[in-house]
Amino acid sequence: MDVYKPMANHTDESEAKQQEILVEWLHSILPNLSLPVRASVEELRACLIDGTVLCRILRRLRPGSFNEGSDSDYSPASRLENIKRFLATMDVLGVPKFEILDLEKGSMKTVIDCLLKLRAQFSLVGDNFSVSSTITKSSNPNGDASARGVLSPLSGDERQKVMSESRFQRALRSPIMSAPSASLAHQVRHNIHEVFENKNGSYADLPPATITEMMKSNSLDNAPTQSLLSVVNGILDESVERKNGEIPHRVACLLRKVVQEIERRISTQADHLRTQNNLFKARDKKYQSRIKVLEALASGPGEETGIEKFKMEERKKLEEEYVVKLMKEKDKSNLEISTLKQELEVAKKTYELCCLQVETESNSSKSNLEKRIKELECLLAEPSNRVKELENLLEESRNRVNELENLLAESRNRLKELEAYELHCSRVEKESKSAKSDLDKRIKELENLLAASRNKVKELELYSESKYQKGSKKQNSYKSFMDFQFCSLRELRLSSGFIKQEILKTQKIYSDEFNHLGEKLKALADAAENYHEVLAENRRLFNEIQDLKGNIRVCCRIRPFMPGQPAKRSTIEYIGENGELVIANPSKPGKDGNRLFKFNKIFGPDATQVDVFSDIQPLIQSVLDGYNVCIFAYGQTGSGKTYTMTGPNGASNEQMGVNYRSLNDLFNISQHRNNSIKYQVGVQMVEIYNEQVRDLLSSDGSQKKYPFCFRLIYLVNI
Ligand SMILES: Nc1ncnc2c1ncn2[C@@H]1O[C@H](COP(=O)(O)OP(=O)(O)OP(=O)(O)O)[C@@H](O)[C@H]1O
Repeated sequence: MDVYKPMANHTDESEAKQQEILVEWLHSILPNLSLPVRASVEELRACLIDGTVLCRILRRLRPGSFNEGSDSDYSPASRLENIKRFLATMDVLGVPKFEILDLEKGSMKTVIDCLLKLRAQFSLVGDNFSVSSTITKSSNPNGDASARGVLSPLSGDERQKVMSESRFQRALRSPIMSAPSASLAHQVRHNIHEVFENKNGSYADLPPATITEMMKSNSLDNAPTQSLLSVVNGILDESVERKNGEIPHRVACLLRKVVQEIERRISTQADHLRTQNNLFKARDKKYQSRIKVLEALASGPGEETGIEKFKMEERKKLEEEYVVKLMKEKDKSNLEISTLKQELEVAKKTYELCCLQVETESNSSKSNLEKRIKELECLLAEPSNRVKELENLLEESRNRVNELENLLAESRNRLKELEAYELHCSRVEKESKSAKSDLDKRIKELENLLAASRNKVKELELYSESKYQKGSKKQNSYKSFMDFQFCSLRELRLSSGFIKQEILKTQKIYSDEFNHLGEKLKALADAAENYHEVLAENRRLFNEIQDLKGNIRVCCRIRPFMPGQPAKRSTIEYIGENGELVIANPSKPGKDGNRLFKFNKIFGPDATQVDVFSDIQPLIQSVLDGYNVCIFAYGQTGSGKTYTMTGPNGASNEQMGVNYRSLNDLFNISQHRNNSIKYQVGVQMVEIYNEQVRDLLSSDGSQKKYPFCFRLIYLVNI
């Protein structure tokens, strides 16, 4: 859907109004134009861009022009051609034109202005257009025939007017635009237009039928005088342009008829002017008689007022002015008549001159033609021998031509060979030059190498001399060294003989000593055989000693007072060396108050962990000899059982208890005996509670009874 928009970037309403006027005008002159009534700028651009609408405008304004091409031809070349043609016409008309780029993508203002100017030069009257009074003069002075002096009988304003009109009509190529009546004008325009629009061809090329028809018809009667003059000018222009000046007979007849028509018109116009002049004279007489009457009335005895007098005077003045005006018009018309007569005379003279020229030229051309015809007849009358000779000559010349062609081909081949040879020579020269330059370079390189090798030879000679000197020196030193070596070799031979003797001696000594050692080893082997027996005897004796000490031993360890406990409250009265311990009971007086206890060993409050374990340690060796040993502590709470067996929390090596020390001894002795006996160490943890021994490591929780050990040591803690 098209929406009407004012011109882009133009808020001025007058520009939009101009656009509207232009579109309206385009619709009025081109009824089938496919452009919205309120078209936008882009729509207007799209309508005009192909140039066909512009050509249609010109065709409408000046029918018959732009016959070439068609509206359906939208190729870019024809578009450009159409626009260029339109712009050229604008140039001729003196209408300010626009740039092609403005129409394609620029501002449409210049395009609209141009078309509105064109519109201003034309006003639409029915089916025809008339030139407005504001027509500008053509900017193409070359297109004016009168400017070249062919038709220049007029002078002054009249001539200027005629010239401008003639230019404009030439530009439009439609000199009958100002034809008065509709149908007649159409007919006249059609006939004359065909003649006048034939600029692309020539007047001389008009078909005779058309010219005779025009001469017979009354088309010339209805054509404007100016158009007829333009025809004459065009024909004369063309004859001048053609230079040879040949005017066909039919065109000359047409020209004559045109001139006759002009003469007729001029005579009728002169008659008309005469009648007008008579009319003016009659009117003048009439007015003068009236004036006389009025004057008589004015000089009469009647009582008239001053106002009437004034009116009469005014009327008189007006009538006088009118008379002066009429007189001027009369003079003007007389002038016109005289100028027209002059024009006619000039036209007659030019026509006579043309006719004379045509006659002379036709006579000369006729004589030329006759001469040529005679020559041709003479030529035709020559015998056929000459033809044969000519044929023979032709054959010979052909043969010669063939020979020459062959020679030419051979020479070309030779030339090619020579060119190839030249090329080869140039190549060889180039190669020889390059080879020569290479050889020069190589010679220079070899010379350099030779100089370098000579230097090297000198250096080598010097080096060999120094080497020779060094070698002689070394030879001398080697000789002295060899002498020294021979001397030392002799000494070595002597010493080796001595050493051999010494070796023989020592061999004898060694053999003697080996024999002695063998005897000793035999004695040691015998002793080793008895070692195990001795060892077993030692173990037996050791265990017997332990047995003698007692299989069950009860030791007592007395805990020292804890920090903060008063030492006066101790019940220990006496500690004997043989395990005797006297405890005092303060609640019982007398002898009953002291009680004696006997143990295998008593460890006092000052006894250390080492002291306690020193008495137990031999039993550990018995374990490794195959005896069962049991060590446990017994005593009341807080008496020091855990301290004795394990040691205090975070105990140092000094504070470690019996368990740790026993295990240390077990592993140490087993490792010591590792060469002879392999030991396996196992651990059990049991609890004796309510006279029942329970396995604390048992997973099934069952209570097992274990055999009691042979040896039992009670560590009684008190
Ligand atoms: N010979 C000692 N020298 C120094 N302190 C000791 C000695 N004997 C025991 N003690 C200290 O006496 C306290 C009680 O000792 P321990 O716990 O060994 O007694 P216990 O007999 O094991 O007691 P319970 O039957 O209640 O387990 C501990 O603080 C311990 O360090």
